[in-house]
Amino acid sequence: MDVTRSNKSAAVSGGLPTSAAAISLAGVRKEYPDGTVAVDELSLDIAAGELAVLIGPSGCGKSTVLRMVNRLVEPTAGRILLDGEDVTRVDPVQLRRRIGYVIQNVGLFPHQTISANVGTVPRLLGWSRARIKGRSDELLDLVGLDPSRYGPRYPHELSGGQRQRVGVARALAADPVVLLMDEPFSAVDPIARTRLQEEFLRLQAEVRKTIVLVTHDLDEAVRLGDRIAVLSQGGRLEQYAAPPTLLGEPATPFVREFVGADRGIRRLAVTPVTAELLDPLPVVDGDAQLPTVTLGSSLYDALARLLVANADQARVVEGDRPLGLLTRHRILTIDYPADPNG
Ligand SMILES: Nc1ncnc2c1ncn2[C@@H]1O[C@H](COP(=O)(O)OP(=O)(O)OP(=O)(O)O)[C@@H](O)[C@H]1O
Repeated sequence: MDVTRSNKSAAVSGGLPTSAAAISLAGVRKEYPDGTVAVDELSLDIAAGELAVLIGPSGCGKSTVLRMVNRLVEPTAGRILLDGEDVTRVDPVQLRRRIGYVIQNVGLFPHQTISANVGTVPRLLGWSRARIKGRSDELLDLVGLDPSRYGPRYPHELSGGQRQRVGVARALAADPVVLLMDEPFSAVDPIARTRLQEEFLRLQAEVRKTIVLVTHDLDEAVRLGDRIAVLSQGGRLEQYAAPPTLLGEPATPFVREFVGADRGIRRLAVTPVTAELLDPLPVVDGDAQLPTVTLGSSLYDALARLLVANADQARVVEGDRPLGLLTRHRILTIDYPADPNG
């Protein structure tokens, strides 16, 4: 767990030209024809370039929310706006070309090469062959797959994690303004999943899309989300907040139970080492044995360092410059904002 909010917000956009749209859901409700209310009175604002996570128990309407954004499902009431434009007024086919959609197990076309899979939407948009090839190579590179090696292969010749990356590359191909991701990493084993999540954060720092990601996995939500929406049965929004707030100040008993007893550990993972937490260095900084921690890394990583080194304090540095000492005691007694639910 080495990714803190401060790393993420410091990410700079660069490389590919990119575009992103704000999403606004206002009073959205979905009642299926059999009377099931999947989503009720849901209002959420997601800023352009922000990654919002939807999380909650099975059947609480997460996938329905995603599918209403790209009009695979029509809302019964309420409005969904992309950069202020009501999605129900946009032709669904046009709309879906502006919205990337990544699902579990990806759904790559088995009889098409990886390059052809990535080029699906650009082909539909009538791009020239050369432009499609260039874009496909660029995106495969971006998701960490060598285009000359993997481009000519077929999906069954790739690992599950590699296929998942192709799914992300394909969703980004026509530079969509929004990326919808429904449990994109859940089909891969935990180690590959952690690596994919890290790569995905790097990718997002580069492309800065507006992303709505559905997951069951709270650690994934905390690690990836700028903000997390916790939904309960019937698609009711319990809380929508940045991870440290969600973990530190659960707004309802439901959220409190959902984030669980180990939220203290999770909070360490989203709290950076800052200068205020440090004790001064001794005048003679002779103890080169102490473990070193970089300013801005997570308290979780700092504690892990201390435990591995069996040390009570670490030297905190910024670049080469030593700044102070961080003690184990300070990490364990960190003063979070008051929790209204005790
Ligand atoms: N086409 C449909 N007709 C009737 N009910 C449906 C339909 N699609 C989904 N539902 C119901 O709507 C509710 C929300 O389903 P949805 O798939 O959005 O939940 P979810 O939170 O994504 O679930 P999971 O985490 O299990 O994927 C569930 O009760 C589901 O059974």
